[in-house]
Amino acid sequence: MKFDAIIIGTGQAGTPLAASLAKNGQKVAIIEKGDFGGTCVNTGCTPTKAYVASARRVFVTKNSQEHGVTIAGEIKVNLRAIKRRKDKLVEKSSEGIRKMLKDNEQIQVFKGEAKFKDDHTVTVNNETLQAEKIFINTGSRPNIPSPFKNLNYHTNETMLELEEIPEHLVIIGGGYVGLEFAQMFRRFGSKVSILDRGERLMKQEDEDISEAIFQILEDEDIQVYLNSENIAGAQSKKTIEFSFNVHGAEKKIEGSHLLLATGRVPNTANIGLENTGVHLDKKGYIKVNNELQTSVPHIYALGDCNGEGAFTHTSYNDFEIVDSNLLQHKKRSLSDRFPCYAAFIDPPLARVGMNEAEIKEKGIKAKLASRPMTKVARAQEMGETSGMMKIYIEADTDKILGATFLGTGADEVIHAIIDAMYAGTPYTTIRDAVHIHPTVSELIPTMLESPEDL
Ligand SMILES: Cc1cc2nc3c(=O)[nH]c(=O)nc-3n(C[C@H](O)[C@H](O)[C@H](O)COP(=O)(O)OP(=O)(O)OC[C@H]3O[C@@H](n4cnc5c(N)ncnc54)[C@H](O)[C@@H]3O)c2cc1C
Ligand SMILES: NC(=O)c1ccc[n+]([C@@H]2O[C@H](COP(=O)([O-])OP(=O)(O)OC[C@H]3O[C@@H](n4cnc5c(N)ncnc54)[C@H](O)[C@@H]3O)[C@@H](O)[C@H]2O)c1
Repeated sequence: MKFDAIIIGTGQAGTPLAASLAKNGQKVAIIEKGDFGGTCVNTGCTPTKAYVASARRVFVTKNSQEHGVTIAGEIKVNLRAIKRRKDKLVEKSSEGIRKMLKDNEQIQVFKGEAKFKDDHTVTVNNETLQAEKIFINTGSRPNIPSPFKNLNYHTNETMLELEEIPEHLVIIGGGYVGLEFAQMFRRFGSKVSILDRGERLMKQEDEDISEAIFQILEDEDIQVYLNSENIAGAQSKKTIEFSFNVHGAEKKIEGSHLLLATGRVPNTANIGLENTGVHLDKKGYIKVNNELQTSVPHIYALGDCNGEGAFTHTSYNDFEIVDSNLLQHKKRSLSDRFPCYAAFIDPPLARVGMNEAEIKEKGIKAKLASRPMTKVARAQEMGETSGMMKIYIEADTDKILGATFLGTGADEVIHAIIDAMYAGTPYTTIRDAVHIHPTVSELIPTMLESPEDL
């Protein structure tokens, strides 16, 4: 069967690309082996943020006395009901994508596992498909380190299927997945322990940010074991006994459930790339240029599988780059993108551009404008003063190099900085802007009044 384009995967790039190619009159084949919508919709952003919202309700309900609100009686958490709410949201999104693809006459949907036969040919089930252009959007999956392979472990996927709250959830990995699940399940009522081999949580952040996150978790009685080495688990019927070393001291803890949150690996190993000229890097990510072309120019790789981003917005931006270059004759490039993300702990962490270590490594002369959340009126009024805001400025140009916000509203407030960076405007533009009182954002102009040498 011949098509103008074959898309493998209905993730955050493949789906909008199929719609756009079809709108431009192309005949498209899209192949999906799992649930429509991929990770974000089914086992990533949508379900976890639904759980984060439920967990926040529990937290607020249990911690409102200082605000003058007392709730009488027992506060019950019903994980089945929380899951039901999440399942509805997931189903609506996934079904919406399935229907949109199926209803489009230009698009033919194949349900099955795609494999490359050569640079122009892909097989799925017993069909052979050919196209001028092929787009890989196969995503990534949880990394399962070998010491844990024989234990009854959970990943983000199976954690979201639980119907009973774990008694003691042990999480290996203190990154995005580990921290979001740790806080939500602690709030649901589990005892939670995090074991990470690193020296600090979220180690891609500034040290003071990692320390503040540690404190936020400790304040909610989440036990964090950093520098955990030689972690081993002994499985019994109902529990797992973990032994590990921290700075030479032997530790033992017993957990009822284990969540592996130890990073992700790209889905590139079993898709027949050995039959093509597509090159992978050492970690198995597909190598791409600034327009997302692989080493075979008519084969593109978008989303988590190219290692250029690991977020829904980066995958969607990959779609935008390919779409604008192929269909709209606008030149967009991967190199135009500023890295940005949030971790949806409470309060959230949000980041754009460079941090202190990256600035120092590049030898850039910089200034830092910062403010603890304890000095933000709105945070005081809300009674949520954990965290800080930091903005880095290039001393010679006044351009904003990056920012990290940890605090109430950070996931929204950061967009003032993201937009200023895309506008390429000096920091003085936001310094001289009038922001609304009382908001967290109003402190951005204030803190930019007095940046200090880094
Ligand atoms: C727990 C968790 C929470 C997250 N939360 C956030 C968040 O809050 N914000 C954020 O920005 N990002 C978040 N992410 C990351 C985000 O989910 C991913 O970066 C995003 O889904 C990008 O996915 P993608 O487009 O690369 O592919 P995916 O969405 O993973 O889709 C790939 C699709 O390809 C299919 N596929 C794979 N191989 C084949 C094959 N051979 N044949 C046919 N089909 C195939 C798969 O079944 C899948 O449907 C989270 C991730 C996790 C795990
Ligand atoms: N809010 C968001 O945007 C969001 C939320 C969840 C996931 N994600 C995406 O999913 C990806 C994966 O997240 P993640 O948290 O799994 O990975 P991560 O890379 O953020 O963190 C993994 C952690 O596990 C630790 N680790 C790895 N192997 C270990 C071992 N054998 N023993 C002990 N510790 C070990 C590492 O030191 C690290 O701290 C992220 O890169 C992110 O792109 C995003």
